Amino acid sequence: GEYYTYGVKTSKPKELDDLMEDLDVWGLDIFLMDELTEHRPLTAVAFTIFKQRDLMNTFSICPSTLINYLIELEDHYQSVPYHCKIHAADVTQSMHVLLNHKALESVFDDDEIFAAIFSAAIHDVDHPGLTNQYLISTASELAIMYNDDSVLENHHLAVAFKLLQHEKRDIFCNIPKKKRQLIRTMVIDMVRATDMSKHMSLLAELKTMVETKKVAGSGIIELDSYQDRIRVLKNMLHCADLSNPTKPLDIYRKWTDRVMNEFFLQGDKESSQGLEISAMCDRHKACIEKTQVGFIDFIVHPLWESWADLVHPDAQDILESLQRNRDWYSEQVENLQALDKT
Ligand SMILES: COc1ccc(-c2ccn(C[C@@H](O)CN3CCOCC3)n2)cc1OC1CCCC1
Repeated sequence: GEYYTYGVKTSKPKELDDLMEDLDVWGLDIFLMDELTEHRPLTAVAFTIFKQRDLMNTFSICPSTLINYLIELEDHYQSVPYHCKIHAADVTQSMHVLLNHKALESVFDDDEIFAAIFSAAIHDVDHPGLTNQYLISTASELAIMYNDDSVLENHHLAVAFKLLQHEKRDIFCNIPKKKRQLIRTMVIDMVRATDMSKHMSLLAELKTMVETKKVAGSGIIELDSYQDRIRVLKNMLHCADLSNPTKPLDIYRKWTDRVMNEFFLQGDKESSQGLEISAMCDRHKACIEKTQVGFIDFIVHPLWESWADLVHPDAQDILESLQRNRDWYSEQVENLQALDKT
């Protein structure tokens, strides 16, 4: 029929088969996924992960209902440079890989795995390419709606759950009411935790978990309360959301171009509205390489270092990739400084 094995059409079935071999590999080329799926990377990635993890059988989800929901969800990602459907597909695939860490083997149950993959898929839906701070300082409709509190994160959740309210798209329809409520609670907790204003407290919680980590003989982590389990899942999604600098350099650099593009477009808006241009949003003043080194040193590395401690030794290669990329951007800064001296 029209839909191919991965829930989407493709004119290059062989290449897509080959690419899907890397679905559980850190560094899968998600931009190639966007091309091979004719710009349905989120539907293809999420559908295939649901299939691989047998979630449609576990939760009695009919494949066409899942496809209908994923296509509608994907169509509600705006065509902004960074927070678009390719980012959602990237974070979903990254989450799928993190869930496969040896140290987390058989730690999470089906409800938690379903909630984690679903959260990644929906976590930025209908993102306008503007920051919470911008929406708040311009008294936008969204800021009024959510009283300046995690404005975007609350909006992404509301949009995602609203799309379920159609019988052809309700992937939760065969899940018992109590379980549906538990999954909804976990999804809300995880997506709200992607708000950068929560970063420092989330990292502090992760560090405490590392210090008090209980490990079975096998190296598998023991998590015996909802609070501990959701803490790990919230940090996992936050790590996946801030994983660009840990990916292969060519992929990371494409994300840097996109995020700077999105920030500069916001800066252009602020400038045309006579507002003060936000940090890192001024295309005439930003130093892209220097801000990436700062982003890694102050945000990304501290987070991934703690994550790597928690799941030691499973994330060592990810940490090494981050270090190499930090060194590359730092060299670019030195080269640019040398240029200034000529
Ligand atoms: C490749 O570079 C970046 C990649 C990602 C990010 C980045 C920042 C915050 N986030 C996470 C939010 O998007 C959280 N969202 C918000 C809206 O609600 C949902 C959850 N991601 C920043 C990056 O670079 C910085 C920006 C300029 C230099 C440093």
